[in-house]
Amino acid sequence: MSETGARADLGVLGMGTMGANLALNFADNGGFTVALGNRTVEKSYGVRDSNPDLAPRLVPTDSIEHMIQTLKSPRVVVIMVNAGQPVDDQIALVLPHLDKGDILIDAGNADFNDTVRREAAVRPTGVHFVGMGVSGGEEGARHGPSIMVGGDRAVWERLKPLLEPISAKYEGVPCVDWLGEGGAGHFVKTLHNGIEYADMQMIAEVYGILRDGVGLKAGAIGDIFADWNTRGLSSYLVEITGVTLRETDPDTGQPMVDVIVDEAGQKGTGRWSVIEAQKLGIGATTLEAAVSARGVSSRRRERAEAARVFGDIALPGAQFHADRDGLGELESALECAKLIAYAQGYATLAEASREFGWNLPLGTIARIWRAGCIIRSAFLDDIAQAYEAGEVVNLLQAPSFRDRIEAGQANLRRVVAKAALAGLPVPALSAALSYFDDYRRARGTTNLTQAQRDLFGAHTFHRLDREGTFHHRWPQV
Ligand SMILES: NC(=O)C1=CN([C@@H]2O[C@H](COP(=O)(O)OP(=O)(O)OC[C@H]3O[C@@H](n4cnc5c(N)ncnc54)[C@H](OP(=O)(O)O)[C@@H]3O)[C@@H](O)[C@H]2O)C=CC1
Ligand SMILES: O=C(CO)[C@H](O)[C@H](O)COP(=O)(O)O
Repeated sequence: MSETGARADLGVLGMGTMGANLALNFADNGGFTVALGNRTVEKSYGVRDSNPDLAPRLVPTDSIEHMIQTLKSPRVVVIMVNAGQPVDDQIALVLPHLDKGDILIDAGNADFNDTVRREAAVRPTGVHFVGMGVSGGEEGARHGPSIMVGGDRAVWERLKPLLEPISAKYEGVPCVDWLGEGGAGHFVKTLHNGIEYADMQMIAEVYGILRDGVGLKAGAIGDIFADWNTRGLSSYLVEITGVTLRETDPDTGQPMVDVIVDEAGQKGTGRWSVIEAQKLGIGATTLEAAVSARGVSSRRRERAEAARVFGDIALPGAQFHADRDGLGELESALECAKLIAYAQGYATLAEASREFGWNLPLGTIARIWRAGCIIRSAFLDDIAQAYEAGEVVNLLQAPSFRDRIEAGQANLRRVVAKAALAGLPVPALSAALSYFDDYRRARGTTNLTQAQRDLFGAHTFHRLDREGTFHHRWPQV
């Protein structure tokens, strides 16, 4: 119970970065009384004690039983702990104390297959299990995240009054919505992160070109990104690129990025995106390139050895020139590649929607990503409009996108070619270009693949000139 003796409106289980800030957001922007729970119990008291203004609406609890007793019925419990086993453990601890009609939400990142399994396991109890994606990092969780809700639609109607006040707002419209049954919310959040990976990787590749190809210092590159953030590339990720590159390490006086080890962490969402895209037969090649690049980055010692073995073997004299025009070329190339990455992410969402019968509202997804989340950008408004204007086969073919791709593709081509000649790695930018070239080719080359498969495995093929399935008696090899 709160200091005033009132029962709590909901409980948040997990007082890490996201859970603590989400709880404060519920208390602050929602005006809700929130029960706080955590494996390490002291953290719940710490959250209350370090927020005296909100303390009357924050109720630290010492155990699951204590949290349950504190909550109004029907109860709402939000789990916000690390993905995987910790979520299963929390569900196992809380579920026996909940009653029919209570709502149990997993608000962390989750593999949607786990969400589907958990929902099926919880359903017989009459408790409603909801998989819900939350994006926006620490700041977003505290002041307004983008929220992607799955589970039963009727449960969403009950959750709306809790979630709308705490969500980000874009021109006054809450960035939260119900996206589909079952694991739809977590699937969409996963793809949000997959796109985030691709976007970040492309930015890092352009940073690499400017650092290693052009020879600019971090601060100067930060200024370039800050400038780009005023135009078509305007987005949170480009903005923070400028901020991080201009930051100085107080200990050494060097640019902060220059003292950070070049090994990227990853918690799973990028990998899950790529696995699901592959299962659905969608070529999310820029997302794949981004996940792989993080993997390669983590093999730092091996890379150092390879650098010693191979040295600088770029073509002699090949340099990446980027004068004023060259910078414009890079800006345009990054914008074009980013459009392709988003198109791949959306193609994965569209296919999942068909496969799982979700009827995902693709325009709404773009709308709730316009504020609060990590990939928020002006450009998402264009995606929302493209979906609202009519049926979209693939974003690359939507009229507004087609024009932008046509305008940028030559620059992307030049940047990828120059980077390749200069020995600068651009896995995501080149993946974007190759995908585009593959996608726009009416007559591809897998006719040869089919012939080979038929030769060695009698896998059969279709013919251009007649209907049916055929096997050819190829010469013995
Ligand atoms: N950080 C971010 O920017 C974002 C994170 N997320 C997702 O939100 C979730 C939480 O992330 P975040 O707050 O950053 O993580 P933190 O590492 O800051 O906090 C982890 C929380 O999980 C609890 N926990 C970990 N393992 C267990 C366990 N085995 N049993 C019980 N509790 C456990 C911790 O408890 P204790 O204090 O006792 O260790 C702590 O409360 C994750 O799914 C993450 O992917 C989603 C969007 C953005
Ligand atoms: O969900 C998020 C942002 O949207 C989290 O910040 C997540 O941790 C990012 O993924 P990773 O840690 O794998 O880079």
